Amino acid sequence: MSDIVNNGYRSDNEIHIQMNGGDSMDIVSNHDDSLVTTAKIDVLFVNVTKVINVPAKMLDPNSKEKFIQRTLLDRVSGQIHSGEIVALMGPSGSGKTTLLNTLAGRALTGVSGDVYYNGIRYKKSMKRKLAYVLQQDLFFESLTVREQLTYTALLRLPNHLTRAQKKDQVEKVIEQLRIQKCANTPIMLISGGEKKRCNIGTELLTNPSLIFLDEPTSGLDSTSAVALVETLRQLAQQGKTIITSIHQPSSQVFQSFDQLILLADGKTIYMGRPKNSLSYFATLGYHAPAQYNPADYVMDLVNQDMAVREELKQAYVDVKLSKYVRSPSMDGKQYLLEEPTDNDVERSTKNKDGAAALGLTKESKWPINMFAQFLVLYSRANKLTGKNEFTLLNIAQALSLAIVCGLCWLQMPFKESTIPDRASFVFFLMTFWPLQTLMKSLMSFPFERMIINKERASGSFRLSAYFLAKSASEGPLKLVLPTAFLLIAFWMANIHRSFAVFLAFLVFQLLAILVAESIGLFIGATVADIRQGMVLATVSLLSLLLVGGFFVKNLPHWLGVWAKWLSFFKYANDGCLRLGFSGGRRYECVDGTYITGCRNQTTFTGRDALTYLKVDLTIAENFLVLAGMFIFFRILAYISLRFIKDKSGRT
Ligand SMILES: Nc1ncnc2c1ncn2[C@@H]1O[C@H](COP(=O)(O)OP(=O)(O)OP(=O)(O)O)[C@@H](O)[C@H]1O
Repeated sequence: MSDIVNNGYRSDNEIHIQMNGGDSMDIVSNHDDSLVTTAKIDVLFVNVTKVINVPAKMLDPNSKEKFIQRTLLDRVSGQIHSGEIVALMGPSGSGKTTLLNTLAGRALTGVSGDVYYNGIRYKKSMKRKLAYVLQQDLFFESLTVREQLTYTALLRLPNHLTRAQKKDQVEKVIEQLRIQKCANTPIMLISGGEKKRCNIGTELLTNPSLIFLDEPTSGLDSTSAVALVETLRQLAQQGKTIITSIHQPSSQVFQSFDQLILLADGKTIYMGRPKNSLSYFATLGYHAPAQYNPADYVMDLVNQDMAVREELKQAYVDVKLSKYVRSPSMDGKQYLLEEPTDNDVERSTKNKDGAAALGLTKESKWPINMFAQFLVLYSRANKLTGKNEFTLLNIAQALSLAIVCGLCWLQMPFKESTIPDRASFVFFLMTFWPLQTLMKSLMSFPFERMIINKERASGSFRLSAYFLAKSASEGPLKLVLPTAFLLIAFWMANIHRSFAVFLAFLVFQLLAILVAESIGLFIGATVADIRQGMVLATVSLLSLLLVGGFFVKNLPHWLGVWAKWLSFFKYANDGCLRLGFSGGRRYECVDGTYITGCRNQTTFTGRDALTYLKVDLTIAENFLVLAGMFIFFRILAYISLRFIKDKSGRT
């Protein structure tokens, strides 16, 4: 038992007892067994093939066809036992990631063949036993390592664990991956190796049994790579099954794998112990020079000319079927691991213990309920927005611009001559913040979306919980700086003497910002390419400004009669103009340039100014339309996020 207490994982015996013994089972169930036991998973895959339809023009610009079929994996078979680390190697584009995805039950379109975990075909309920460490370390980088792990633990560990237990698990993972030193450092400041550990740590929190890693050592120096593989080895020793693609391992790393699957053009060309690979290729007549890193030699071999590659592909099939034996001593088959036979499949599918070890229960689809998801995501979004919004730079920008603005429109007298300046103040206010917010949300959202997709791929939370939390938390925080801005500029410019009007002004400014943010989110969620998004945003924003009648006072009738109603700038602007000229104040006439009545009277009312400025709707109407637009674009953004697939197009 001390073992469990010390490192959080049970020994093999205890797992066995847990599966078969009555009393021990009770003992285990009193504990939080999902975190302390590692269900052992053997993976068996038979004739895994993946064919996709590629737009013909992608392969041959002159093709008359619409699509051409491309085989990314061709009858790949193998067996991986729990506690093993298996390396997938092969030239770039050989299908490593595709195989990894297929074995992990991801991107299954066009896949045929069978994959079994302990004799059971992949089911969604197995998701929580698996972890997938993506090649890219995708995080909200302003969070610290500990924050990142804590939020993930709160989201992904099941409801029945207390907050303290979840935090405990975070500390265990930090210790296990030896990232204590950088635990409180923002992720953007930690090294590549630490980032990779943090990435792996995020996936280890749920104590998965089967871990897939896509090129975990890429970008790491050899010492960090060795250290990382050492960590993987320790995980494997706990009974976890580890499958990793890898590009150019050092000799030491290469030798440390239990199994090597070498692919070329989606076909297996070697499957066996890494240490036997050179002997195998020697039986085919390819001898590695002495002192050569075997991994480099193997990769050089498959990267050689096409003829050699074709020969190696064919040789694997022939050797496997014993059709290729140069001499008894040169029989390559002895170096290959057996591919699973029908008997193996049958044995594994009939093994009830294997299925029981998977511990699949009828758990709910989500680890925690929607409200709990909302609360965690709300807290995370709050923290992120706080960190991203309240930077010294942003605060300095808001305050200095407010002062410049206040100085430019300084203490405008309530006179006829200030009507255009009052209108331009409102215009500036109602365009600057919304434009800035829209561009920011447009730029940041596609990246955020990648992180959310990654988190959701592991079944962490509902999209609706994320979206509600994001909307609820970001709204108020994003409004703090514009409020500070208005607080300074409004009074310096002498827009109105009433505090109530100031507050109403603020509401319009904030609503305009929220509408703009929603449009930014909508474009960001709809358009895959950020450059297209920028073009779309620029065109739509400038069009909305133009048709809003801010620059062209006499729009062609056929255009002006309807298009101006689309412009959210117009509603924000008109609402604020009405507020600015509200109240019973009388303004001083100057020369009647703007107010015709001023040619024969000395004062005029706010209503006269509004007539001159052609303000259409009432304050309440402008408010309602803006609020409606906010809701409309938020819903559109959600729908886009939900239904428009990320077109990164990976297999
Ligand atoms: N959606 C897709 N459309 C067209 N081709 C695709 C698509 N997805 C993957 N491929 C192709 O499938 C092949 C295998 O891709 P995969 O990512 O599995 O290779 P890999 O061995 O992991 O490569 P790398 O080492 O460069 O990451 C590549 O040639 C890739 O271009």
